[in-house]
Amino acid sequence: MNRRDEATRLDSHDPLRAMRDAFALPQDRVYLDGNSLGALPRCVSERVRAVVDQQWGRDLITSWNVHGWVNLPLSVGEKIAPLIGAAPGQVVCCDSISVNLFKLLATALGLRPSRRVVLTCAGDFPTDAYMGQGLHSLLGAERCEMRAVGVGELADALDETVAVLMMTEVDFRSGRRHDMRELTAAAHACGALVLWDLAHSAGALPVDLDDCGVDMAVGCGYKFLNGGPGAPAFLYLAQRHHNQVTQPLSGWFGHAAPFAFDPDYRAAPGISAYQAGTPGVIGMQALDAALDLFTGLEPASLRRKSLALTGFFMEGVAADPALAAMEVLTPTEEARRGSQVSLRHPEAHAIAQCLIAAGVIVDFRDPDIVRFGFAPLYNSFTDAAIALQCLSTVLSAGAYANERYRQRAQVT
Ligand SMILES: Cc1ncc(COP(=O)(O)O)c(C=O)c1O
Ligand SMILES: Nc1ccccc1C(=O)C[C@H](N)C(=O)O
Repeated sequence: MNRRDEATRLDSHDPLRAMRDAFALPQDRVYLDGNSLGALPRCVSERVRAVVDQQWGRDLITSWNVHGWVNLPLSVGEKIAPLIGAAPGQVVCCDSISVNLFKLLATALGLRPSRRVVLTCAGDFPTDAYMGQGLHSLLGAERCEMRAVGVGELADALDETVAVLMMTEVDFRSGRRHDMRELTAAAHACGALVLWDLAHSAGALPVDLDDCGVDMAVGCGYKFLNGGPGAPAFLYLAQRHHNQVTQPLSGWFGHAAPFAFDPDYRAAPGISAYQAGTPGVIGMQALDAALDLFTGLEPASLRRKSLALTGFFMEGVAADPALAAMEVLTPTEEARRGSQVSLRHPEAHAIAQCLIAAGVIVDFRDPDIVRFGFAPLYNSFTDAAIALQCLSTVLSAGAYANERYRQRAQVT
């Protein structure tokens, strides 16, 4: 059976097949970039229209109460919680990953006052380390020291100076997945806390924060949760760490009584204290609607589909002699990979541009990686087969060598 036929067969047996119709995907493209920006769910367009026209337009400021706007950070947080294995009361939806990291890193240093090191994994998405560097400038080297080491050196680097280990579960470049349970236990064994970045996990694979004993986590709403460009992020803090230190972005939405307009800050109890200012209601409503698509779905079923898609794609790459020059960076071992496949080639940028021009939307990561993101809710095996075919044509024809594929856009 050829790969396209095999894909058709797999699609017909896919238990999540109907979910694709919930998205407004363009007919003439294959979209494999849901690991950067999730596709548009139809229910989000409807919700945003209703929020703008009816809630904002007609009910105006009464909507904060009447339509529950004021509670959105907590109610949307509770909708995200089951997707990341968090019991109620520990997740709030607000701000961006970057801002939330600042709050949590400061909390971690506050919870471990005799330690100052934030240990990170070299090569992780840079904003995580950048936020730590900002905290270091603010607090000084005696209270905050950033230390980045390679994956293989993490175990040795965990010592009694480490306040918190900050790790991304799925690496944005390679798609490699770390062992959350094992690394969390290793950090705890040396008395450190652990903070996981779930940007490439939430909505694509099951996460068991409570069960793994994780202390803190962050993630974004715009990738596999499909909340739209710049959707609000989320933040998890385990119950046992609540009400112990005041997070530094102590805005009025995290105040115990925001509408008392007290001159002094008094933190709200629990996770609510991790809010800062007024939530972006339209974006929050878009994410809230997008999350409804996960209702009733087993996270394990998403994982099965995601692994089947990435596995199918990787087998196709390995079987095609025209793709021999592309190095597969993503681990073949299922437990070790997330929901993307990354291929390395010296001409990766031009290859990605060529694929995009042909209607297969992928992205490029500097200097030499093409990423193929597979979103289990809407990508099909046929998408994977078309991408393989297109990639094969691009490589065998050398079409990417054309000058017009060399121009770099501002956002890649
Ligand atoms: C692992 C990871 N962390 C953080 C971010 C970005 O965070 P923010 O929401 O602050 O833009 C991304 C992607 O943009 C990411 O892949
Ligand atoms: N937030 C963005 C804004 C613009 C363009 C890309 C992003 C991404 O999210 C990139 C993604 N984090 C990545 O894994 O590369």
